[in-house]
Amino acid sequence: MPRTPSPSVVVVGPASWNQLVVLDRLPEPVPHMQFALADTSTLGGTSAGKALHLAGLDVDTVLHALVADDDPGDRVRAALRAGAVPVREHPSERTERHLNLMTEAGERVSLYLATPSSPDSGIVDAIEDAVRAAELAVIDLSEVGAALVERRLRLGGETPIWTDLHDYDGASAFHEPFVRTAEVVFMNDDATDDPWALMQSCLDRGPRLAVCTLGVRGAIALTAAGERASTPAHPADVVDTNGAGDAFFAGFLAATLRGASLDERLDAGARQAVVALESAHLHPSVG
Ligand SMILES: Nc1ncnc2c1ncn2[C@@H]1O[C@H](COP(=O)(O)OP(=O)(O)OP(=O)(O)O)[C@@H](O)[C@H]1O
Ligand SMILES: O=C(O)C[C@@H](O)[C@H](O)C(=O)CO
Repeated sequence: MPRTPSPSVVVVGPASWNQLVVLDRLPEPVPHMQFALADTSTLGGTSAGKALHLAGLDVDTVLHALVADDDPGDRVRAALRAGAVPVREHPSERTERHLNLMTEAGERVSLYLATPSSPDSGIVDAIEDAVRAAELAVIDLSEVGAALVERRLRLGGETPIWTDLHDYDGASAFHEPFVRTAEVVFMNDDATDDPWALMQSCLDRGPRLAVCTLGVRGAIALTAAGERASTPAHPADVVDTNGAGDAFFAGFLAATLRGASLDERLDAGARQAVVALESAHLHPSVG
């Protein structure tokens, strides 16, 4: 039976090559040595994670990312190909690389070893055109994402924008244009004791829906009309927590495109998070 085409989604932001080192505890900031429990190299980057899960859910998705013509770039390309993610690459002098110090409980220190070169205006123009042509755009925190949301604030535009503020503290200047541009904002509760207040402070600046993931405690959502909803986490045999937030985002977005209710969308997010949690990679298709 022919599949109904899903709306076209553009995802803009980081795709990186990451080295993950698993430790029994995060290192104290004093000179010492520690033995690693495990280490591995794999595809990283929050936009790569979202695009992999959206593609896995049959959402018509194109990832726009800055990837260099270097060895990490080749690895990123190969991993995205394995995940069947359509990619529009934009040139960079370096491919993004992170060193992730992890514990088995999912704590993470992320050291940025390389970041992409600054996108020139031609790159921003090309991605802006793609955003305008899409039915929905996910713009992740990144230099190119910041250029896009600043243009959007100045020039306007119709395509609904979703963004992921990660461990937003409610005040960072870098996040501000993302909050003000987005229709839907995601975040986690790493930097707040009051996620409802954090979500409300975002909604006060424009979005119509805020979602906050709470790790093993599940996730909550608040609409601009004041509706509250929540979901527990689904049971998971956790292998690696990287990318759980991206998977949740993709599950929630795919359910939104199907016209699901808010409770169903939260449940779909929690269900999709398990796919990332039970994989050593952002998505099982990569490994
Ligand atoms: N240990 C766990 N067991 C079951 N589900 C979990 C666990 N950790 C996370 N989840 C699920 O994944 C979702 C997202 O997790 P979390 O809030 O940690 O995202 P995040 O901090 O954005 O993650 P990341 O940055 O690693 O992608 C949660 O809402 C929950 O549904
Ligand atoms: O912040 C990091 O270094 C980890 C990310 O690259 C990770 O792969 C990710 O963002 C997935 O959500």
